[in-house]
Amino acid sequence: MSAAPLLQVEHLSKSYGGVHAVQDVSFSLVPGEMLAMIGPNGAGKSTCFNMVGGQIPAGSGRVRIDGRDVSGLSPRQIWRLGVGRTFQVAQVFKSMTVRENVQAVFASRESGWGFLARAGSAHRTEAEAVLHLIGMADFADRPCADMAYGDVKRLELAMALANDPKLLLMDEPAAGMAPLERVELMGLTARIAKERQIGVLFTEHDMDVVFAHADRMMVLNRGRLIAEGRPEDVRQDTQVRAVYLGEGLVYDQAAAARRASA
Ligand SMILES: Nc1ncnc2c1ncn2[C@@H]1O[C@H](COP(=O)(O)OP(=O)(O)OP(=O)(O)O)[C@@H](O)[C@H]1O
Repeated sequence: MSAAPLLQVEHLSKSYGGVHAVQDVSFSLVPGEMLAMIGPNGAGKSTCFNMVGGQIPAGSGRVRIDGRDVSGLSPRQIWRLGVGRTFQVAQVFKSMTVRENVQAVFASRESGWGFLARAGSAHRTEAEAVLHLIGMADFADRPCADMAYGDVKRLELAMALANDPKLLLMDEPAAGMAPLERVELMGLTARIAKERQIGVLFTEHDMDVVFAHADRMMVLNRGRLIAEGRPEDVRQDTQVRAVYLGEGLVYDQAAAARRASA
Protein backbone atom coordinates (compact mmCIF):
# COMPACT_ATOMS: atom_id res chain seq x y z
CA MET A 1 0.00 0.00 0.00
CA SER A 2 1.42 3.37 -0.96
CA ALA A 3 -0.80 5.86 0.93
CA ALA A 4 0.84 8.17 3.48
CA PRO A 5 0.95 6.54 6.93
CA LEU A 6 -1.89 7.34 9.28
CA LEU A 7 -0.07 5.92 12.28
CA GLN A 8 3.70 5.89 12.70
CA VAL A 9 5.21 4.20 15.73
CA GLU A 10 8.92 4.88 16.04
CA HIS A 11 11.26 3.05 18.43
CA LEU A 12 8.65 2.77 21.15
CA SER A 13 9.80 1.32 24.49
CA LYS A 14 8.39 0.95 27.98
CA SER A 15 9.84 -0.70 31.07
CA TYR A 16 8.33 -1.47 34.47
CA GLY A 17 11.21 -1.86 36.88
CA GLY A 18 13.29 -4.61 35.31
CA VAL A 19 10.50 -5.75 32.96
CA HIS A 20 11.00 -4.53 29.39
CA ALA A 21 7.34 -4.62 28.39
CA VAL A 22 7.94 -3.03 24.94
CA GLN A 23 11.37 -2.70 23.35
CA ASP A 24 12.18 -0.57 20.32
CA VAL A 25 8.95 -1.28 18.42
CA SER A 26 8.44 0.54 15.10
CA PHE A 27 5.67 0.12 12.55
CA SER A 28 3.22 2.12 10.47
CA LEU A 29 -0.37 1.79 9.32
CA VAL A 30 -2.09 3.33 6.27
CA PRO A 31 -5.77 4.34 5.84
CA GLY A 32 -8.08 1.38 5.20
CA GLU A 33 -5.54 -1.16 6.41
CA MET A 34 -6.27 -3.94 8.92
CA LEU A 35 -3.07 -4.55 10.91
CA ALA A 36 -3.02 -7.35 13.50
CA MET A 37 -0.61 -7.47 16.42
CA ILE A 38 -0.24 -10.94 17.86
CA GLY A 39 1.93 -12.49 20.56
CA PRO A 40 1.59 -14.63 23.65
CA ASN A 41 0.31 -13.36 27.00
CA GLY A 42 2.66 -10.72 28.36
CA ALA A 43 4.29 -9.98 24.98
CA GLY A 44 3.56 -6.25 25.30
CA LYS A 45 0.49 -5.84 23.07
CA SER A 46 -1.69 -3.94 25.55
CA THR A 47 1.25 -1.78 26.60
CA CYS A 48 1.76 -0.82 22.94
CA PHE A 49 -1.93 -0.03 22.52
CA ASN A 50 -1.97 2.04 25.69
CA MET A 51 1.01 4.10 24.52
CA VAL A 52 -0.63 4.75 21.13
CA GLY A 53 -3.96 5.67 22.77
CA GLY A 54 -2.35 7.89 25.43
CA GLN A 55 -3.45 5.76 28.39
CA ILE A 56 0.18 5.40 29.46
CA PRO A 57 3.15 7.61 28.53
CA ALA A 58 5.86 6.11 26.31
CA GLY A 59 9.13 5.31 28.06
CA SER A 60 10.92 6.40 24.90
CA GLY A 61 10.12 6.67 21.20
CA ARG A 62 7.40 8.48 19.36
CA VAL A 63 3.85 8.02 18.08
CA ARG A 64 2.61 10.11 15.16
CA ILE A 65 -0.98 10.24 14.00
CA ASP A 66 -1.44 11.85 10.59
CA GLY A 67 2.12 13.12 10.96
CA ARG A 68 1.45 14.78 14.32
CA ASP A 69 3.56 13.79 17.32
CA VAL A 70 1.02 12.87 20.02
CA SER A 71 3.52 12.50 22.89
CA GLY A 72 2.11 13.98 26.07
CA LEU A 73 -1.49 14.18 24.83
CA SER A 74 -4.24 12.75 27.04
CA PRO A 75 -6.46 9.87 25.85
CA ARG A 76 -9.27 12.37 25.30
CA GLN A 77 -7.07 14.68 23.21
CA ILE A 78 -6.00 11.67 21.13
CA TRP A 79 -9.65 10.55 20.82
CA ARG A 80 -10.47 14.03 19.52
CA LEU A 81 -7.85 13.60 16.79
CA GLY A 82 -10.01 10.76 15.48
CA VAL A 83 -8.76 7.70 17.33
CA GLY A 84 -11.41 5.18 18.39
CA ARG A 85 -10.74 2.45 20.92
CA THR A 86 -12.42 -0.78 21.94
CA PHE A 87 -11.33 -2.88 24.90
CA GLN A 88 -10.92 -6.54 25.89
CA VAL A 89 -13.93 -6.14 28.17
CA ALA A 90 -16.61 -4.12 26.39
CA GLN A 91 -17.24 -0.73 27.96
CA VAL A 92 -20.82 0.48 27.51
CA PHE A 93 -23.38 2.17 29.77
CA LYS A 94 -25.49 -0.81 30.83
CA SER A 95 -28.33 1.26 32.26
CA MET A 96 -28.92 2.97 28.89
CA THR A 97 -30.42 1.71 25.65
CA VAL A 98 -28.32 0.88 22.60
CA ARG A 99 -29.27 4.15 20.86
CA GLU A 100 -28.58 6.22 23.98
CA ASN A 101 -25.09 4.77 24.24
CA VAL A 102 -24.29 5.92 20.70
CA GLN A 103 -26.01 9.28 21.26
CA ALA A 104 -23.81 9.77 24.32
CA VAL A 105 -20.71 9.56 22.14
CA PHE A 106 -22.02 12.22 19.75
CA ALA A 107 -23.03 14.41 22.69
CA SER A 108 -19.67 14.05 24.41
CA ARG A 109 -17.83 15.10 21.24
CA GLU A 110 -19.38 18.53 21.39
CA SER A 111 -20.19 19.19 24.99
CA GLY A 112 -17.71 17.56 27.31
CA TRP A 113 -18.74 16.38 30.75
CA GLY A 114 -22.44 17.27 30.72
CA PHE A 115 -23.08 14.85 27.86
CA LEU A 116 -24.98 12.13 29.71
CA ALA A 117 -27.83 14.46 30.66
CA ARG A 118 -28.34 15.43 27.00
CA ALA A 119 -27.78 12.02 25.47
CA GLY A 120 -31.45 11.04 25.67
CA SER A 121 -32.72 13.59 23.17
CA ALA A 122 -29.88 14.79 20.95
CA HIS A 123 -28.21 13.14 17.97
CA ARG A 124 -30.90 10.52 17.52
CA THR A 125 -30.65 10.48 13.72
CA GLU A 126 -26.85 10.26 13.66
CA ALA A 127 -26.93 7.47 16.24
CA GLU A 128 -29.47 5.53 14.19
CA ALA A 129 -27.32 5.90 11.06
CA VAL A 130 -24.36 4.33 12.88
CA LEU A 131 -26.54 1.51 14.21
CA HIS A 132 -27.79 0.90 10.68
CA LEU A 133 -24.20 0.76 9.42
CA ILE A 134 -23.37 -2.10 11.77
CA GLY A 135 -26.69 -3.91 11.36
CA MET A 136 -28.09 -2.99 14.79
CA ALA A 137 -30.98 -0.71 13.81
CA ASP A 138 -33.47 -3.16 15.33
CA PHE A 139 -31.65 -3.05 18.66
CA ALA A 140 -31.96 0.73 19.15
CA ASP A 141 -34.43 0.66 22.04
CA ARG A 142 -33.00 -2.36 23.83
CA PRO A 143 -31.49 -1.79 27.27
CA CYS A 144 -27.83 -2.82 27.12
CA ALA A 145 -28.18 -4.84 30.30
CA ASP A 146 -30.40 -7.33 28.40
CA MET A 147 -28.10 -7.93 25.43
CA ALA A 148 -25.97 -10.93 24.54
CA TYR A 149 -22.23 -10.29 24.89
CA GLY A 150 -21.63 -10.44 21.13
CA ASP A 151 -24.16 -7.66 20.61
CA VAL A 152 -22.53 -5.56 23.33
CA LYS A 153 -19.23 -5.90 21.45
CA ARG A 154 -20.91 -4.76 18.25
CA LEU A 155 -22.34 -1.79 20.12
CA GLU A 156 -18.88 -0.94 21.36
CA LEU A 157 -17.74 -0.86 17.73
CA ALA A 158 -20.68 1.43 16.89
CA MET A 159 -19.65 3.76 19.70
CA ALA A 160 -16.08 3.88 18.39
CA LEU A 161 -17.42 4.64 14.88
CA ALA A 162 -19.60 7.47 16.22
CA ASN A 163 -16.40 9.43 16.79
CA ASP A 164 -15.83 9.27 13.01
CA PRO A 165 -12.36 7.79 13.57
CA LYS A 166 -9.43 7.73 11.16
CA LEU A 167 -7.78 5.14 13.35
CA LEU A 168 -9.37 2.34 15.37
CA LEU A 169 -7.46 0.59 18.16
CA MET A 170 -9.11 -2.72 18.99
CA ASP A 171 -7.60 -4.68 21.86
CA GLU A 172 -8.90 -8.24 21.52
CA PRO A 173 -12.21 -7.02 20.08
CA ALA A 174 -13.62 -10.52 19.79
CA ALA A 175 -12.62 -11.83 23.23
CA GLY A 176 -15.38 -13.81 24.89
CA MET A 177 -17.39 -14.24 21.67
CA ALA A 178 -18.36 -17.48 19.95
CA PRO A 179 -16.07 -18.44 17.00
CA LEU A 180 -18.57 -17.53 14.26
CA GLU A 181 -19.40 -14.22 15.94
CA ARG A 182 -15.69 -13.37 16.13
CA VAL A 183 -15.13 -13.82 12.42
CA GLU A 184 -18.33 -11.86 11.67
CA LEU A 185 -17.39 -8.94 13.93
CA MET A 186 -13.99 -8.56 12.31
CA GLY A 187 -15.51 -9.06 8.84
CA LEU A 188 -17.86 -6.17 9.58
CA THR A 189 -14.96 -4.09 10.89
CA ALA A 190 -12.87 -4.85 7.79
CA ARG A 191 -15.72 -3.87 5.45
CA ILE A 192 -16.31 -0.56 7.23
CA ALA A 193 -12.56 0.10 7.43
CA LYS A 194 -12.25 -0.29 3.66
CA GLU A 195 -15.36 1.77 2.90
CA ARG A 196 -14.39 4.64 5.21
CA GLN A 197 -10.61 4.31 4.85
CA ILE A 198 -10.15 3.79 8.57
CA GLY A 199 -6.86 2.26 9.69
CA VAL A 200 -7.42 -0.56 12.20
CA LEU A 201 -4.79 -1.86 14.63
CA PHE A 202 -6.06 -4.93 16.47
CA THR A 203 -4.87 -7.71 18.73
CA GLU A 204 -6.47 -11.11 18.48
CA HIS A 205 -5.78 -14.54 19.88
CA ASP A 206 -7.91 -16.36 17.31
CA MET A 207 -5.74 -17.05 14.27
CA ASP A 208 -8.77 -17.78 12.09
CA VAL A 209 -9.82 -14.17 12.60
CA VAL A 210 -6.33 -12.84 11.91
CA PHE A 211 -5.82 -14.85 8.75
CA ALA A 212 -9.31 -14.05 7.50
CA HIS A 213 -9.19 -10.29 7.99
CA ALA A 214 -5.69 -8.87 8.54
CA ASP A 215 -3.98 -7.22 5.57
CA ARG A 216 -0.74 -7.35 7.51
CA MET A 217 0.35 -8.77 10.84
CA MET A 218 3.09 -8.26 13.40
CA VAL A 219 4.35 -10.72 15.97
CA LEU A 220 5.56 -9.48 19.36
CA ASN A 221 7.63 -11.64 21.67
CA ARG A 222 8.85 -10.37 25.04
CA GLY A 223 8.32 -6.79 23.98
CA ARG A 224 10.12 -7.06 20.64
CA LEU A 225 8.75 -7.32 17.12
CA ILE A 226 10.04 -10.59 15.71
CA ALA A 227 8.10 -10.71 12.43
CA GLU A 228 5.98 -8.47 10.26
CA GLY A 229 4.35 -8.91 6.89
CA ARG A 230 1.41 -10.38 5.04
CA PRO A 231 -0.33 -13.14 7.05
CA GLU A 232 0.47 -15.77 4.43
CA ASP A 233 4.18 -14.91 4.72
CA VAL A 234 4.28 -14.58 8.51
CA ARG A 235 2.59 -17.94 8.97
CA GLN A 236 5.53 -19.51 7.07
CA ASP A 237 8.15 -17.74 9.22
CA THR A 238 10.16 -20.45 10.94
CA GLN A 239 10.71 -18.50 14.16
CA VAL A 240 7.03 -17.59 14.44
CA ARG A 241 5.95 -21.16 13.79
CA ALA A 242 8.41 -22.45 16.37
CA VAL A 243 7.35 -19.99 19.05
CA TYR A 244 3.60 -19.61 18.56
CA LEU A 245 1.77 -21.03 15.69
CA GLY A 246 2.71 -24.68 15.43
CA GLU A 247 0.94 -26.88 12.97
CA GLY A 248 -2.55 -25.95 14.15
CA LEU A 249 -1.85 -22.21 13.77
CA VAL A 250 -2.87 -21.62 17.35
CA TYR A 251 -0.23 -20.00 19.52
CA ASP A 252 -2.23 -19.43 22.65
CA GLN A 253 -3.22 -22.23 24.99
CA ALA A 254 -6.18 -20.36 26.43
CA ALA A 255 -7.54 -19.58 22.96
CA ALA A 256 -7.07 -23.21 21.94
CA ALA A 257 -9.00 -24.35 24.99
CA ARG A 258 -11.79 -21.83 24.33
CA ARG A 259 -11.99 -22.97 20.71
CA ALA A 260 -12.15 -26.61 21.76
CA SER A 261 -14.97 -26.00 24.22
CA ALA A 262 -17.01 -23.64 21.98
N1 LIG B 1 1.46 -1.55 35.06
C1 LIG B 1 2.38 -2.53 34.98
N2 LIG B 1 3.27 -2.71 35.98
C2 LIG B 1 4.20 -3.68 35.92
N3 LIG B 1 4.34 -4.54 34.87
C3 LIG B 1 3.47 -4.40 33.85
C4 LIG B 1 2.46 -3.41 33.85
N4 LIG B 1 1.75 -3.52 32.69
C5 LIG B 1 2.29 -4.54 32.01
N5 LIG B 1 3.33 -5.07 32.71
C6 LIG B 1 4.17 -6.18 32.25
O1 LIG B 1 4.60 -5.87 30.95
C7 LIG B 1 4.60 -7.05 30.14
C8 LIG B 1 3.71 -6.83 28.93
O2 LIG B 1 2.35 -6.79 29.37
P1 LIG B 1 1.13 -6.53 28.37
O3 LIG B 1 -0.12 -6.50 29.20
O4 LIG B 1 1.42 -5.37 27.52
O5 LIG B 1 1.14 -7.86 27.48
P2 LIG B 1 0.03 -8.40 26.47
O6 LIG B 1 0.76 -8.89 25.27
O7 LIG B 1 -1.01 -7.37 26.25
O8 LIG B 1 -0.58 -9.62 27.27
P3 LIG B 1 -2.10 -10.24 27.21
O9 LIG B 1 -2.22 -10.97 25.92
O10 LIG B 1 -2.10 -11.13 28.41
O11 LIG B 1 -3.05 -9.09 27.35
C9 LIG B 1 4.17 -8.21 31.04
O12 LIG B 1 5.34 -8.82 31.56
C10 LIG B 1 3.41 -7.49 32.14
O13 LIG B 1 3.46 -8.23 33.35
